[in-house]
Amino acid sequence: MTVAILGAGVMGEALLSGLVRAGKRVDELLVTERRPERVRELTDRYGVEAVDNPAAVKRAETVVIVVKPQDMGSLLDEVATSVRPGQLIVSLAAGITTAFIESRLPAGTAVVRVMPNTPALVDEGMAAISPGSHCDDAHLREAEALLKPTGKVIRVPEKQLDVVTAISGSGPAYVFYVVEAMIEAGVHMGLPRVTATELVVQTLVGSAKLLRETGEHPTVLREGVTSPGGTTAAALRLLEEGRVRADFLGAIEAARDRSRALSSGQV
Ligand SMILES: NC(=O)C1=CN([C@@H]2O[C@H](COP(=O)(O)OP(=O)(O)OC[C@H]3O[C@@H](n4cnc5c(N)ncnc54)[C@H](OP(=O)(O)O)[C@@H]3O)[C@@H](O)[C@H]2O)C=CC1
Ligand SMILES: O=C(O)[C@@H]1CCC=N1
Repeated sequence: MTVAILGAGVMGEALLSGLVRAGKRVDELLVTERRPERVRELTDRYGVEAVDNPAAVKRAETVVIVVKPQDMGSLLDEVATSVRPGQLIVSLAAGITTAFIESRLPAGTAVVRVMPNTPALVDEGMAAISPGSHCDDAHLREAEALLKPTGKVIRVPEKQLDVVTAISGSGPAYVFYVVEAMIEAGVHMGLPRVTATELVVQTLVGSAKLLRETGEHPTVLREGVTSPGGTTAAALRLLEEGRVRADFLGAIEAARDRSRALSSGQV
């Protein structure tokens, strides 16, 4: 069953590489890209065939669209006449609703909207999927099978997807931001950068495993680190005074609002 990935940038390549790692035959994959140098990179790296958008849609059973939300309208217009009954269209674009995609494609086209994230590159992705109005359970299972090799997949109502985008879609960037800040703090206080980086990355991996493997509430785990009158309490006090928790809420609301704005065509 041929899968076409339209727009293989950061997220499209994460999916492509995951499918290849999971043993998907390269002759059952197609990619499309705008720039010839990007096409060469992908064909050299994966041995995958690159074609134009209408050709990819004609030859594939499943079409995965991974262009930026701002490029979605023109791409759908370009491929609409190539879409045929029975095909599944999967969109990974932030903000773009299944209703918008359906309105640009032949009546009755099955569309699944996905919000993935970049840890898919190491098979630890988090993806949430929602059905369009012409999807049945088989379509959702097909989308799940496509994404499962690169991490976890959950089903959510589409009205939750803007918040999902703000939490897990953009989430890795918030985590990397905190990691950067902790490394810089270590360097500021005299640690070699390589030492600070090793300390922070292993602390992050260890804390994530602790959360996942114990299933404990994060508050309980944080209390376990916070000795009475100790170092952690001193640091957390400053974070609370700096309203960092409230800032996270505001930042994630801003991401949700941006996802909503993208759905109404704001560039
Ligand atoms: N990056 C992330 O962490 C996540 C991204 N997403 C979603 O994935 C989508 C892609 O994001 P991302 O990978 O970061 O962006 P990129 O810009 O890296 O990838 C998009 C790619 O599509 C290409 N492209 C644009 N228009 C066309 C076209 N008409 N035909 C073929 N290729 C085209 C772009 O080419 P060019 O460079 O020339 O513009 C680019 O290489 C977005 O909709 C985003 O919302 C979702 C979750 C997480
Ligand atoms: O920043 C963005 O718009 C995309 C969607 C989620 C993560 N990256």
